[in-house]
Amino acid sequence: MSTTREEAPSPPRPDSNLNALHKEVMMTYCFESRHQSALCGQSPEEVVLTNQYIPLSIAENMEMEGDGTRSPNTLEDTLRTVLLRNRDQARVVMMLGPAGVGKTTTMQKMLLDWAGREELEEFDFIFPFAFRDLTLLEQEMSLEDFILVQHGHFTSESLAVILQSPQSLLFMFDGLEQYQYRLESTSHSALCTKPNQSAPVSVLITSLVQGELLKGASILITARSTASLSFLSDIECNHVQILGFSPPQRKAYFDQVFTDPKNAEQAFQYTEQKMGFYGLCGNPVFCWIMCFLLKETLETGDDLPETLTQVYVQTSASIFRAHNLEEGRARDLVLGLGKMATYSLGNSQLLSQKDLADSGLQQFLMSPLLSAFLFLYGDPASDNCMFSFISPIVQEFLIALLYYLDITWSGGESVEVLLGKLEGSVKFLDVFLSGLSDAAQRKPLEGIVGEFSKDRTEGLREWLKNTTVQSLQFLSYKRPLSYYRLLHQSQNPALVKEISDSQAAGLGRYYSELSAWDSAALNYVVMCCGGRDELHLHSSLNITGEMTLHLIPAFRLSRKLALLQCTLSTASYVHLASVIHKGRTVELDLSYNRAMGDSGAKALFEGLRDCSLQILRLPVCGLRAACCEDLASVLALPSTQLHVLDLRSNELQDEGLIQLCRGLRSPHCKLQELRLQDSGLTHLSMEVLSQAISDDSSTLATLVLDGNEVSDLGMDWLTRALRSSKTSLQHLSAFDCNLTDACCEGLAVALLSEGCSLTELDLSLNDLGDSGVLQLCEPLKFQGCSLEKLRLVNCQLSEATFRELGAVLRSGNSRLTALDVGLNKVGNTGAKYLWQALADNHCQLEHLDMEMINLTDGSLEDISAALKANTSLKTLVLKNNILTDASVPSLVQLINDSRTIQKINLQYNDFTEDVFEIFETCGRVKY
Ligand SMILES: Nc1ncnc2c1ncn2[C@@H]1O[C@H](COP(=O)(O)OP(=O)(O)OP(=O)(O)O)[C@@H](O)[C@H]1O
Repeated sequence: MSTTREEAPSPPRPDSNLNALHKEVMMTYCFESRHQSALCGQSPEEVVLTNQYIPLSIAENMEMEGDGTRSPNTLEDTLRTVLLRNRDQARVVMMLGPAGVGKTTTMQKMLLDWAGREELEEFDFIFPFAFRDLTLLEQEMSLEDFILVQHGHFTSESLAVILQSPQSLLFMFDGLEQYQYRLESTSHSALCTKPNQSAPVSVLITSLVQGELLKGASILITARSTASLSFLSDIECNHVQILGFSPPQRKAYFDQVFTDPKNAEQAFQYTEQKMGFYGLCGNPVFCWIMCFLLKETLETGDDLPETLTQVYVQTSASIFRAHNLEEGRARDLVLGLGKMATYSLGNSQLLSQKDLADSGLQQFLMSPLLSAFLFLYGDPASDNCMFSFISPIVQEFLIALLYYLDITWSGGESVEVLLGKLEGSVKFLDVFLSGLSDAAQRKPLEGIVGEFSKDRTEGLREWLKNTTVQSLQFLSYKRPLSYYRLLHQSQNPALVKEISDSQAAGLGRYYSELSAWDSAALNYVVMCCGGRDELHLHSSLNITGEMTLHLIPAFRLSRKLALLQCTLSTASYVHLASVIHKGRTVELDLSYNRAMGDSGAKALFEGLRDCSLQILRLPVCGLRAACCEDLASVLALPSTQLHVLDLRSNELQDEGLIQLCRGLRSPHCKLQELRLQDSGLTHLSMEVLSQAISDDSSTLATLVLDGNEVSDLGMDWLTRALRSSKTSLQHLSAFDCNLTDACCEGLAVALLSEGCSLTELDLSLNDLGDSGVLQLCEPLKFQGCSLEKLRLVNCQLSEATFRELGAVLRSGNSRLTALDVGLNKVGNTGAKYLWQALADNHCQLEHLDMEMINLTDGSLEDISAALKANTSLKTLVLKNNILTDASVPSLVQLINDSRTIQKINLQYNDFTEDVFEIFETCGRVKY
């Protein structure tokens, strides 16, 4: 027996001359031969051959390499990596990206680099195909014949040898959407396995992709979208999404197109600022159009385009001018192109001679003007010549022109019907329709193709006005923005004014994700109305620097700016600071901008150094101690106007508050209200705080410390401040601050001291108990005690305290007008004391809250006596008790009879639906 394994015979090597010949032929291969036009740029072949190719960017969702490093993210590197990875397996790569983003150009570059022996040397043969050409191959054929039809420089014999080494082959297929047959994920039995086996071309391609035919060959396909990729569902396939030019790449492009670097810079900056928000600047063709247009306008000194419509109007007007077509013929051409564009939307991207004739364009077949708008494939004189629009956006522009030039077209349907019909297949049609409704914008074209229908331009304006007003009326928050884009496009300030006059309220509020385009449009609308007093943007999660930049003029005109629950970039805070700096904004509310953090805050505080801001709300903004020093120095500035500062729910901790107190202690500080709920504070910072509020110069009237570990130790410091005649504190809230009865004696003394001007005190959710609150009741019975509102919700109180509180209210000395004692389970017997007090004419209570104190129907008699006699109570809260239907008729009668009660809350008692009718007879009951 032989010990050596029998080796499989290696496939014969193709003749190296053949390889060289193929490369030579490929040096002249071109995916698309076309004329250069202002609307489509240089051909891919020309770009590559003249070394004008600029690397493109891709989406960064490429998988990680085995060692955890990220794949390179330029398109060319990525393609090389995925094509050469794991050479034992079939590699199918989809290159995806919108029209004009550079797919064909990239293929062309790869092919020429390979043929010039620079790249992809691992492949002996690359076979390029354009799907468009394959559409003509209707008959069945073998793979060998399929290649020979397109690449006639091989013989059958030489090709047979080449196909024996699939791993050294790369097939390129460009433009899937131009293939008229669908590629299906066919069952394996229906696929081809041998290069000489005949099948429809679509089956040959699917067999290659599925690895049934020429297993091991590599395949690269380009497509505009993933819409028709179901044939790839069973196989492993790399998707590479092209984004186009990044900002530095487009800068390089502008530098390349303009000979004068100054003009290049000016044109680049102008394009970024005026057109950046349309989302088109990454597209090489759009960059080309802008370069073409700006070159012309910079030379002639004409007006630069402000809108997308102007870009396409001016570019096409320039094309028409260059060809000097008389008006009637120019109009016929545009009408024909518009009709064919509409037909192509609903049918095929690839159009035939018949489609051209049906649209009345036959007369223009030989005109170079036709190829400014259409790609022509093949000999125009032959029946096989095919056409496609140079881009979907040009197609939509032509449809918009048709709408205004032919009112009989498509049954004379309204703009609403037209847009509804084409929804989903157009992106910019409404934009162009709006832009073209403006006489100034359409003027350059009107001079060439004749007048636009007045009925239609006026109809568009009327439609735009009505739909915008409606969207504002019905508070559909997202839609107004889409109409603002159209208003911006129509550049008609009078129209915006009309809308704002009828819908003033809605114009200042926006609840949705904003885009850069929305920001520019919003700014336009606000500026047309001369600004808004209040501007509210809610829930926009990605406000970039660019977006804030667009909004600066509108922001600067607003006295109140509220950007709630948004996420702003650091650059946005810098821009916001510039808005506030020396501006007229008096209130800025950035609540729930969780990502702000100290860095965002520091950038913002720069703007506070010289401004009119009086109210600053920064709750839940991810702030920490690090930003407090800057804030303190702002508070200490002689120019500061700030009197309300809301820093709730930021982890400032004692360290942060101690820093802040440096500002509070400044004689310049004018703060009247400081909100510090849930800030991670303890008693350790209370001494410094207490000193700050006892200062001569302190203006602080409201201090909210809810949810901090103030504890009795901390409260002792605060009561010292309250005793000081210098403090101006009127409202202290210490809800849930871990207080016990131990702090009550000090508080009681403070409440009686001469300097104390406290009118509101909230000690809810602290374990004060009867022993604590009974001590507090003492000062309340004296006339000198200024307290008017007291909240003692959930303080573990019992009947004894209620009895004492009743005595306080009846004493005739108490100034209490509001008392909250809910969630202390005293039942009817405890509540009785307060009902009795209410019946007493010394009691001045206007608000009483006894939520969840276990009140039952048994207290009805007491309630009745109290409400009949009382003449001061305005609001009564009895929700979450155990009252039943039995009490309802009497309660409702009492409220109906009362002259003072404005609202009684009876929610969440034990009522059935049977009594809802009775409740409804009284508008003052909440149930
Ligand atoms: N990398 C590049 N560098 C310079 N110019 C480019 C580049 N890519 C594309 N262009 C320009 O943009 C034009 C359109 O590119 P291309 O035809 O490759 O786009 P595409 O993605 O194949 O579009 P479609 O889906 O319409 O076929 C080219 O003709 C060329 O002028």
